[in-house]
Amino acid sequence: MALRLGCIADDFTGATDLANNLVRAGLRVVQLIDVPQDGTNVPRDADAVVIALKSRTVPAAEAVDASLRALEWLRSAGAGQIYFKYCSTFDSTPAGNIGPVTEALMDALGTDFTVATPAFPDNGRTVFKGHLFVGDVLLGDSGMRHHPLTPMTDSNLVSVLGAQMRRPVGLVDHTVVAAGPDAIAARIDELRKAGVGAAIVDAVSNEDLLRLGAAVANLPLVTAGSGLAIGLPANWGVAPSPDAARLPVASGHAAVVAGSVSAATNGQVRAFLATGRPAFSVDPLRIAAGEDVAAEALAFAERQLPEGPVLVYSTGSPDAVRAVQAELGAADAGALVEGTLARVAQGLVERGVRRLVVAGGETSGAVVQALGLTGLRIGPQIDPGVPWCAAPLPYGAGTLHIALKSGNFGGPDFFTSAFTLLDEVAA
Ligand SMILES: Nc1ncnc2c1ncn2[C@@H]1O[C@H](COP(=O)(O)OP(=O)(O)OP(=O)(O)O)[C@@H](O)[C@H]1O
Ligand SMILES: O=C(O)[C@@H](O)C(=O)CO
Repeated sequence: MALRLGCIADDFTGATDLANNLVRAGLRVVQLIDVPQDGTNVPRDADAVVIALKSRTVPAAEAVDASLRALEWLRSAGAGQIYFKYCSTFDSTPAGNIGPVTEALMDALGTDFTVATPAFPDNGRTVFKGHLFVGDVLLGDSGMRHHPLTPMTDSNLVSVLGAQMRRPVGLVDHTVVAAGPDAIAARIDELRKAGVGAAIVDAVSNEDLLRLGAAVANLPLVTAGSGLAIGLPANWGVAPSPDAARLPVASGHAAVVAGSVSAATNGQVRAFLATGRPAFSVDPLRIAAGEDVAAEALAFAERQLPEGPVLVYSTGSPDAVRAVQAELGAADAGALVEGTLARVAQGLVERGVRRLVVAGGETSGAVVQALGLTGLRIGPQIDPGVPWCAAPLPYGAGTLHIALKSGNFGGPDFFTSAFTLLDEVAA
């Protein structure tokens, strides 16, 4: 089969989230870290390639440039349709990067229309009348209003995306989506004729996403969270398959590195601490004061690793994070913590960790780059949106099993249940 789908994800956890949904829907997926060097060949049997970028919070011009390079590579690999994946909580600022990247991809593809929906009902993200809900509350009332890099305070996605795009933004609302693919296609035609460039699409259930998937079969570009992925494979006659998620058996020490400060990660850290397992807290102010916090964390972990999973975390409450940001600035605090946690992850792998959970999209980007991983094989799902993956380590250091957990994904006991699942699938 030719390469059906070429995907550009704006962060690393989002990329594995998308790849996970595509794999579960039956596609054979290759996930690449960053735009590959010239000469990298896509395996002949891949149906989809997901390129993971770290472009969500960089300046818009850099995000556009990286996305266009990814697009060029995917098109030269023969991709039929392009999928731009962003966060299910639409993480962005008025300066971007969802709007500018969408428009740059539209221009490069020569298309005048695309859809936008972050809906991911399996994880409680639904869009109704253009408004995004996170669980039972509107986006602007959710924990996302405290996000350290992309605080989201407006739940109306038509206005959020409208502020980021030159082209007008419209809406395909739930009454149209409920009426099925033909009605959605007719509404798209209507919006297109009215000069609308992108439409937010309501979706409150997986059935809505399946209907939308059928309606966008002929669009050169779709933009979405990972949810829409479940609606596309049927366009190529592909059905869900349980076979796609096998990984080699895992071995080696287990660890968790958490740099997410999201509400779910805060709960997962608390649950891990409550088990009495070993955990090391990384204090950004001590890093800023020049203390070698990474070395301390590694010395602590080295002693504890033989006993089971060790957690190294910078996770803190919104108040604690605000205090750090007031002192260091949000971007500098983020970069300092990401750099330290990336060094910690490297050191953990050098000390025999081969099963690693990383929490946080930016954090995952920093860790995966520091470890020199170039591609991930997608394995079994731990919780919606988070699969175990396997990656060859550079210099023949064996296979690393790694799970990249989006900040707000996963159940409260994720930091222990992830390892239990790996044991179960090996048994
Ligand atoms: N204690 C802290 N104080 C200030 N900033 C922090 C602290 N801990 C982590 N950070 C920074 O906050 C940012 C968290 O972003 P990250 O993407 O890793 O997590 P997230 O936003 O919860 O996850 P996702 O993007 O998957 O939803 C990172 O840049 C991280 O370095
Ligand atoms: O869509 C999501 O919520 C996640 O895949 C993600 O991108 C968080 O970083």
